[in-house]
Amino acid sequence: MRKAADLVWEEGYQQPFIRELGEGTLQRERFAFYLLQDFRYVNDYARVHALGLAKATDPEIMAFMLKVQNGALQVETEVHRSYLASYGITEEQMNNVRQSAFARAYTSNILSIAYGKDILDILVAVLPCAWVYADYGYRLAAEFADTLDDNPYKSWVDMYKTDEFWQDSVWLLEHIEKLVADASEERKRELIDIFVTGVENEYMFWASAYDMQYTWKPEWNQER
Ligand SMILES: Cc1ncc(CN)c(N)n1
Repeated sequence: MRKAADLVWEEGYQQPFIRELGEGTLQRERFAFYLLQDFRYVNDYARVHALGLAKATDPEIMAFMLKVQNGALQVETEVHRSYLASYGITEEQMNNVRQSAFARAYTSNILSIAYGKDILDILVAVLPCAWVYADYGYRLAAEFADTLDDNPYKSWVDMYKTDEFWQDSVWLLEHIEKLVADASEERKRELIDIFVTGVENEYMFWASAYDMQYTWKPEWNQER
């Protein structure tokens, strides 16, 4: 699965948003755009886990879904709140943000999987969210270790480089591997497609935030 996504995974780490975040040179407006979209995303990400919990029969999977849901709502969004408050953005603005086309594409995709598909599809759909962030978080922390203390985005990197985020990916991988052991080749291909689409969506989420892009063409970008 990881191999199938390798090209976009590596390009994702090299894209301007991530490079400048690591260097600490990313324009605040771009980061705020990203955080506002991501605040909304993380709420829906918690909803996906709630739906996963409702569909799971294995108590271990249920407990994991509950844990991630709580972490998203209570820990992850605290970093968003703290940055956005320091930029003078109110809670009301955070709750009423206009969703970008790219954020909507990603969110709609994982929500439709959560509503319509099996628990295995849901686990695969959330894997890029956990794994890409943990991987980039670790790599950024290592690559920019010498300058991170002076980087305004240090708290963001610190959150995703944690062992806990990494362990969530390990947990997902182990459980997915067990569940796919007897799957047909066709089913495996379906799951790989869900995974690679997720990694592509992660890429576009950052790329569109870097361009502060709400919609496909700038001339369509009217107030709504
Ligand atoms: C778009 C996106 N993907 C993943 C994560 C990490 N939970 C996030 N905060 N935002």
